[in-house]
Order: sequence, then structure tokens, then C-alpha cells
Amino acid sequence: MSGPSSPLRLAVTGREGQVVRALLDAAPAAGVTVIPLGRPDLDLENPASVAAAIAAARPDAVVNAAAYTAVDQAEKEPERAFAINAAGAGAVAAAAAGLGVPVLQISTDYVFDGTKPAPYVEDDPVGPTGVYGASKLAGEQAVAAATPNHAVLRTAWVYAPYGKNFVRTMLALGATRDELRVVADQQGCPTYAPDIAAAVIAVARNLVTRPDEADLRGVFHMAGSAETDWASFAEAIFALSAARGGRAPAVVRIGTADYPTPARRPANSRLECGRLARLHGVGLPPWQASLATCLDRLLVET
Ligand SMILES: NC(=O)C1=CN([C@@H]2O[C@H](COP(=O)(O)OP(=O)(O)OC[C@H]3O[C@@H](n4cnc5c(N)ncnc54)[C@H](OP(=O)(O)O)[C@@H]3O)[C@@H](O)[C@H]2O)C=CC1
Ligand SMILES: Cc1cn([C@H]2C[C@H](O)[C@@H](COP(=O)(O)OP(=O)(O)O[C@H]3O[C@@H](C)C(=O)[C@@H](O)[C@H]3O)O2)c(=O)[nH]c1=O
Ligand SMILES: [Mg+2]
Repeated sequence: MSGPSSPLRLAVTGREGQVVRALLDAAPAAGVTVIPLGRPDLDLENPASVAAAIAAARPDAVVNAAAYTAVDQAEKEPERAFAINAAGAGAVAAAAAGLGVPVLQISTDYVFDGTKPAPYVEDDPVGPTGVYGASKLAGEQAVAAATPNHAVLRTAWVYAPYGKNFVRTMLALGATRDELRVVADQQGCPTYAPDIAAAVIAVARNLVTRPDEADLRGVFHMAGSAETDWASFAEAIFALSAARGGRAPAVVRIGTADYPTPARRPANSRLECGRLARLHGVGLPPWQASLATCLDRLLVET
């Protein structure tokens, strides 16, 4: 454990993931030290590798930001998805518990079945529609079983100027096509990875400095504070791109039935984030503001 005057030490699983990269970017200004832990030293598919790697980082808190995130591919390799997202998450939480430090488990809107006609709150019934969501739900349960000193932070539709995400996919496809077909009947809350990083750091600070407050533990929704659908999100991406001199192909709004995928996605996975605001004092900006920031960075960096 670092002393009172030294920066908070956050051990984070993964090296190149969107959330890991955003945490590394945010660390200096936030006064935290982020220690990324990844393969081959820490491999979530090999639970025996986890505890020693985390202990060597001497963390004040552990953030499990690594996951098997290929939603369609997971349908073909459920064993791997569960090994990484469920057993791996449990091993990370057990390691944190062994060191007496809190664990922050990043989870997903895809734990829900999408049939609720309103935004989801934390204690709404879960019902994942695919292997990825089911494996992440099992991860939430494994973390809770390993230690009460946890926060499960469910986020959604993550994008960043780097990594694999919908914004970069749209811009890449838009570079060569005049028309894109995008589903308009799946609703959710796009979330900018740097906004996640700021929120994770704030929650970690609360958990470390207020070890006895049960209200700060448990499940929290942590997504961008506005909702949309994928087609409208694509339209916004291209409007911002055009305003910056980029291409703006036409977005054709289609239904999920016209865009078959191996994994079924929830029709509604909007997350209601009031609990995080009330108990942790943390709120994320609306996606419209962060998307503009993201496109500014993309135009400079690519
Ligand atoms: N992307 C999204 O839209 C959403 C993501 N989430 C959740 O947020 C978290 C962060 O996601 P995001 O940053 O987008 O993830 P990415 O897909 O960008 O990156 C995945 C990360 O997981 C690491 N990883 C994968 N397998 C292993 C393994 N066996 N051992 C160690 N590390 C591994 C990767 O390692 P390496 O760096 O070595 O490649 C990488 O750092 C995850 O828990 C995800 O489930 C929740 C909602 C939406
Ligand atoms: C590329 C493309 C996708 N789509 C659809 C497919 C899908 O329903 C939706 C989004 O596509 P993606 O593949 O980016 O979405 P997906 O991989 O399902 O994104 C999810 O990732 C995991 C990790 C999460 O945790 C979720 O919160 C969510 O962000 O857009 C189109 O309609 N047209 C297109 O041209
Ligand atoms: Mg995907």
C-alpha cells in the first residue's frame, strides 16, 4: 500500500484495450499510477498467472479492464469467453481480496435481454442474449463471490480514438462506400473510454479512502449520459466528420432482422446511471460532446 502522499496505485488488467489505454493517458493529470498487467505475465486464461502479477504491482486497487470482447466470435468459442470473462475475473477479484484491496470489475449492458421499455437500473433482472453477455454476467457473479470489497461497473458501447470500436469501424467503412446500412432498432448509451477512465479513477479513490462504506460497493451503471440507436450514432459520426472535412456517406436505417449476426444484441440496453451519481458523485458527459472530442483527436492522430 502506498503512503498518504504517494499517488494511488491502480493495477489494471490488459495492455492495449480501450479502457486500459484511456487509464494510462489519464493517470499523470489525475495523480494516479496505472500499472498495466497483460499477457504473457498475467493471462486471464491461466488463473494461476493472476495473483503473482497483481501482487508484484503492489496496488491500492485493482481494475479488471481485460475481457474477451468479440461478441460474435464468442458464440463459436464459449469456453474461452467464459475462461477469460468469468473464471479470469474471479481470479482477479480473489487476488485483490488476498491483498486486502478493492476490485473494480468492468461489465456490460449486454447482461440484459433488452425487453424493458425503459432504461435499466442495477437491480433489474438480467438475461443475456448471447455468450459474451452470459460470460460477463458470470464474471460479475464470480467477483461478488470472491470479495464484498468490489464495484461492478457496467458500461456500454465503448468508443475511443484508438482500438476496435463502432466509431472507427464506421469511419473506415465510410472511406470507401457511399452508403452504409445500420440498425436503427437497438438503443443504448455510447460511452467514451476517456470518460470511463475518469470515472474509474474517482470510484477507485472512493473505495480506497472509504473502506467501510458498503454503499460504495456493489453494482453501478456507468455509461454516457444520453441515449441513441446505432443508426443515429452513425449519422452523428458522419455529421461531425463532414464538419471536419471528412466523408459523409448516407446512412440507411435498417432493422436488426436485416443485419443478421451470430450473436443476438439487446434491442434496448440503455443504462440508468443515477446510482453512481448519488453514491459516488460520479457522472459521465453525454455522448454528443465526447464524440466531438473523439473526432477532433482522430483527425489529428490518423
Ligand atoms: N468495448 C465495448 O463496447 C464494451 C466493453 N465493456 C467492457 O469494458 C472492459 C474494457 O473493454 P475494452 O477496453 O473495450 O476492451 P478491448 O476489446 O479494447 O480490449 C480487450 C483487453 O482485454 C485484454 N485481454 C483479452 N484477453 C486477455 C487474457 N486472456 N489475458 C489478459 N488480458 C486479456 C486485451 O489484452 P491486450 O492488451 O494484450 O490485447 C485488451 O487489453 C471489458 O471488461 C469489456 O467487457 C463493456 C461494455 C462495452
Ligand atoms: C459494422 C456495422 C454494424 N452494424 C450493427 C451491428 C450491431 O448491432 C451494431 C454495433 O456493432 P458492433 O459490432 O460495434 O457492436 P457490438 O460488438 O455488439 O458492441 C458491443 O460490444 C461489447 C463488447 C459490449 O459490451 C457492448 O456494450 C457493445 O458495445 O451495429 C450495422 O448495422 N451495420 C454495420 O455496417
Ligand atoms: Mg464488436
